[in-house]
Amino acid sequence: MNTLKKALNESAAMRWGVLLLVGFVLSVNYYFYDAFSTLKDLLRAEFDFTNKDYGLFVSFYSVPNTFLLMAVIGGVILDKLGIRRTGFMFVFFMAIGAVLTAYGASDYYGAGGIGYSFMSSFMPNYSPELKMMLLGRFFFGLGAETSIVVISKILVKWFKGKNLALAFGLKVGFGRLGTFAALNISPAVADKGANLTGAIWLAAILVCTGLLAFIVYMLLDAKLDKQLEKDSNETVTSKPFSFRDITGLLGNRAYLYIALLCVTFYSAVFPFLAYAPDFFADKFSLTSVESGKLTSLLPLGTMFFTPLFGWLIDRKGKSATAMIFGASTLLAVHLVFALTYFPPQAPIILLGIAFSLVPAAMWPSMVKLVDDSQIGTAYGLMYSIQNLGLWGFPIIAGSILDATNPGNPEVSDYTATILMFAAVSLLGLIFALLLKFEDKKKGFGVELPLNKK
Ligand SMILES: NCCCC[C@H](NC(=O)[C@@H](N)CCCCN)C(=O)O
Repeated sequence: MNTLKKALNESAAMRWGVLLLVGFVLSVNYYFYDAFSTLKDLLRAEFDFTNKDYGLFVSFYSVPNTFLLMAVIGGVILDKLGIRRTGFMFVFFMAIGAVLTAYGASDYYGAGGIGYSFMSSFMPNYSPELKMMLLGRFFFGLGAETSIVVISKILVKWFKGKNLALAFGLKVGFGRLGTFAALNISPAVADKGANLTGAIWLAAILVCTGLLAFIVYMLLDAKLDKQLEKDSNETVTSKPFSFRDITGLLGNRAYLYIALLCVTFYSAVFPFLAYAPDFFADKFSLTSVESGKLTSLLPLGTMFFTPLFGWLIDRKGKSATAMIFGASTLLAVHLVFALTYFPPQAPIILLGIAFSLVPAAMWPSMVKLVDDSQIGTAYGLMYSIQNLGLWGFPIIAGSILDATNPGNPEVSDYTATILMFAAVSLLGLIFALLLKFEDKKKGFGVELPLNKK
C-alpha cells in the first residue's frame, strides 16, 4: 500500500481549483481596468472630465509599469521574495488603488472629505476628483501588471507538465471574462448616472474580494511548499538580474520586432476598448447599456477563440503567419469602423478573432526567440514596452477627440481617432512581417509547432 501522501498539485481537482481562484483575481483585475469605458459620458457629466482627462485616467495604469519599469522590477522581486509575499504585496496595491479611485469619485470626498483640500492646492487645471482618481489608478496599475506575472508563475508551479498551455489559455479567458462582465454590469449599475459612484465602488469591492481570494491561495501555496519540503524562497533564480540582459534582448532583432508588435497591436486594442462603448453609442445612436453589450462581443469571442488558437498553434505552428493575419484583420476592422456605417457586429467579431490570434501566437513564441534563462526578463521588458503604448495612446486618442470635437459635445465624431488606431495597426502589421522575415533569415522556428523548438 502506498503510504506516501500525494502533493496538492498532483490532484487535478486542486489544480483546477487553484486556476479558478487565481483566475478570479485576474478577472477582477480586468473588470476594474475596463469598468470605466461605459462610464465615460457619465464621468464627463458628473466630474467635467474632458476626453483628454478620461484618456489620462485610463493611461495612469501604465505610468508605474513604464516609467518606473515596475513590470520588470516586479518580476525580479517575484524571483527574490517568492509567490506569496510578492503576490500579496501587489494584489494589495491593486486593492488600495481601486479603493482610492472609488474614494476620489465618492460624494464624501467631493464634499470636502479627507485629502480634498490637499488635492485642490496644486495643478488647478485638473480637478481634485481627477487627481485622487489618478492616484488610485496609479496604484491599481502598479499592482495589476505584476500580479499578472505572479499568476503566470503560479500556473507554472501547479501545471508544469500537466496541461500548462491549456491553463495559460484559460488564464487569458478569465481576464476576458472580467472585461465582458465590466462592459455589461458597470453601465447597468450606473443606471444612466443615477448610481455612478455605486458602479465604481462595485468595481473596487470586487478587487478587494480578489485580495481575499489571493489570501486563500496563499494557504494552499504554503501547504504545497511544505509538502514539497521547500520554501518558495528556494525558487530564487541563481542568476542575478543585470541591465545587460535588457540591452542584450534589445539587440536581438526578432525580440525587438515581437516587442514592437506587442506594443502596437495592444495599443490599437486596449485603448480602443476604453473608447469603444462611447464610440458605438455616438456613431450608431446606442444607449450605454447597448453599446457596452455590443463591445462585450469582443471579450466573449476571445474567451473561446484564444484557447482554441493556442491549441492549434501548439500542434500546427504558423505563429508568425497568425500574427500577420491578426494584425491585418485589426487594420481592416479599424478602417471599417472609421470610414463606414457598416453594422458593427460583424467587424467586432472579426476584431475578437484578431485579438485571439495574436496573443495566442505571440506570447508563447517568446520561447523560440530567447534563452530559457532570460524568459522572465524578456516578458517583463515586453510588458514595460507594451505599457508605454497603453500609457500614450489613451491620451493621444482623447486629445484627438478633443481637437476634432471642440466644446466637448455629448455626441462626438470619432473618425480621426479611429484612423489613428488604424495607423497604429498598420505599424503592427509591418512589425509582424519583419518578424516573419527575420525568423526566416535566422531560423528561430517561430513557424514550427510549439513543441518543436
Ligand atoms: N502570459 C502573458 C499573458 C498576457 C495577456 C495580455 N495582458 C497583457 O498584456 C497585460 N500586460 C495588459 C493588460 C491590460 C488590461 N488589463 C492580454 O492579452 O490580456
